[in-house]
Amino acid sequence: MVLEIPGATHLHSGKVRDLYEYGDHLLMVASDRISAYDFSLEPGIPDKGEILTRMSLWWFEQLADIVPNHVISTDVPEQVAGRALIVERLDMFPVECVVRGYLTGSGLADYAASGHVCGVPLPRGLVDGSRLPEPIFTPATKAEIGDHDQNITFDHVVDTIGAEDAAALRDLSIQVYRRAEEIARERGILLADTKFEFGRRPDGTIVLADEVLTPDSSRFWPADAWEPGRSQPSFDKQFVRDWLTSPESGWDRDIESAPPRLPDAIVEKTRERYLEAYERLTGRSW
Ligand SMILES: CCOC(=O)Cn1cc(-c2ncnc(N)c2C#N)cn1
Repeated sequence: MVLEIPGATHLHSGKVRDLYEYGDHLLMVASDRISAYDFSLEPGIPDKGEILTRMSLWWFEQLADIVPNHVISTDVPEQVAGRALIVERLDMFPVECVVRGYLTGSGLADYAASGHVCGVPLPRGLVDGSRLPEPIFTPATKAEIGDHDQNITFDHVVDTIGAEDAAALRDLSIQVYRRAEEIARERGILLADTKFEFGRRPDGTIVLADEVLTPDSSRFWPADAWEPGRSQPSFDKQFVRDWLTSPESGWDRDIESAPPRLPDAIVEKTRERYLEAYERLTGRSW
């Protein structure tokens, strides 16, 4: 929802976040909206925007020794207190830097069709949820509103931004993923895959931007429920998915109609999952 925020000019809205110009900087606002099956659902999940903003901030702190980030301040307008960040305006690379440690989703589909993901060959016999021998860089181009990102090869990234920057983004993405996956795994959460966005400062420094390592930019799986060979339960969205695909919701996913409003009980259980992910990862109580 585009808010009237003093000093801020709306730039761009995603499914669950909004970006504003804010003086020389940008204001990145996380809403309470939740998205599933490519729909923005109603109602929002209370505190989701704040929980994921705090989670992103915590990850930026954990990663500051290996990559600079775009966060300037949390001193944001009171209408968006706690769920927005003032960030440095960067020259963004037009590449969604996806890293996968496990095979699922569009990666699994590409693998099933070709034995490769984004041109990267994988061993035979992998199934949904298989852990990959090594994390792989599987870039994508930003899709138009409402469309899926398009998986591309590393060579396509080279053609787009040059070999040096393409290698730098790949290496940095994998390094950051490895660090985050280890931290999450120690806390019982499998970071199956994640999407980074990077920008460049005028001095050429590559900076980690956007949100990082939240359940909106990543697949979070509860480690104790991991079982390759079937789809894994989502740490945060499984209650929503199960209800939407149950007879109780009356929703038929195939006719592409908007899903019904979520019942209060599903909203509350989902809020508790976001809180649990935040507290387990950061060790901080809400
Ligand atoms: C509405 C949600 O979509 C986005 O925020 C994607 N996006 C990010 C930028 C960006 N542009 C310059 N500098 C930055 N630091 C950033 C960041 N983050 C533009 N679009």
